[in-house]
Amino acid sequence: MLKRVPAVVTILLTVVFCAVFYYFNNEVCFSHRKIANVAQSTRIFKEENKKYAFFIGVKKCGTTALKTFIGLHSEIHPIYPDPHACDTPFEPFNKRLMEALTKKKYVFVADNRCMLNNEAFERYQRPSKIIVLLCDPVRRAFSDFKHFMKKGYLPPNSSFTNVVQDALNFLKNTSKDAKMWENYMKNIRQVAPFEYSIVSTGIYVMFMQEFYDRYDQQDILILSGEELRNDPGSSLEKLQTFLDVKQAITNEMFFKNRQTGFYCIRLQQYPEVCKLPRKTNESTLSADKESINNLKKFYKKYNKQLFNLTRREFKWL
Ligand SMILES: Nc1ncnc2c1ncn2[C@@H]1O[C@H](COP(=O)(O)OS(=O)(=O)O)[C@@H](OP(=O)(O)O)[C@H]1O
Repeated sequence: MLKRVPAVVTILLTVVFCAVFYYFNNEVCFSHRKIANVAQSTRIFKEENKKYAFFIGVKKCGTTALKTFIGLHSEIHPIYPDPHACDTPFEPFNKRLMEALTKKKYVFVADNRCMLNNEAFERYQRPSKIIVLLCDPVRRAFSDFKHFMKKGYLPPNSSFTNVVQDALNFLKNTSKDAKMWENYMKNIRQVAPFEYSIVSTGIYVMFMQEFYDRYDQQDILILSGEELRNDPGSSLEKLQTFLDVKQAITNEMFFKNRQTGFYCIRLQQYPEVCKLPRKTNESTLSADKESINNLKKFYKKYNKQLFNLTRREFKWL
């Protein structure tokens, strides 16, 4: 038995050595590399006067349209495809950001999942500006439902009525307990069936409060999805003023596509090309009046809180 002691000690020492080696190579070395990269990006931002803006959505409020329009600006480089900055580890996103910064003065990062995970971009170089696009949460919910159906995230026989009813029951119950509510809002994907986010994403105040706590109010621009849809020239003017770039995308460049009913942009080099995806045919899906009214009632309280927080009224109620 005693003869085996040195062997056991050797094994133990080996395990400890490997654990320490692994820790230093992965954790410590990784975080040193990360600090070095953040330092490098800080230098680029300061010395070369580069900036980046983070566009956090909201999903189904017109994020694709806004990104397409501003992406045509000569001083702005949008990162395509969306980098999923708030879902991916630090390194890949930071690398893409650094590459993008060498191209133009301003980098535009869009990721509407950050709305649900607002702590995530604290990991990166702090964005100079944050852009939020909000829209009527009831219309947004129906648009999101259609999106879930199109992608096959819900069984084919699902109805808006049932999804809304289940989500509202869950949300109303959960909101009775402050801790459970906070937990749900922080872990929307894990805590309940993901389709409940069709309704909960519209509780904008829950997400916006976090941004207002972390960022200077003057660095946050809130745009309206309704304005973007009906008068994109005005939204783009506000955005370019906020980003402090020249007014290159102007009202005269927009035209309504007769087929889709949506605005597109007319460029000198492509006179009649619409830059946006075509509207898909989802006319078989409908939203019943009762669900619409229930959603309106549910959002009323949260919309008021949002208007107080942002000191801005939207005509959604
Ligand atoms: N110019 C223009 N062209 C096309 N679509 C426009 C435009 N302006 C606003 N919208 C509205 O954008 C809605 C889709 O929103 P998103 O792009 O945020 O959706 S997504 O999150 O990328 O899936 C889309 O909603 P649905 O019509 O329900 O699909 C439109 O209402």
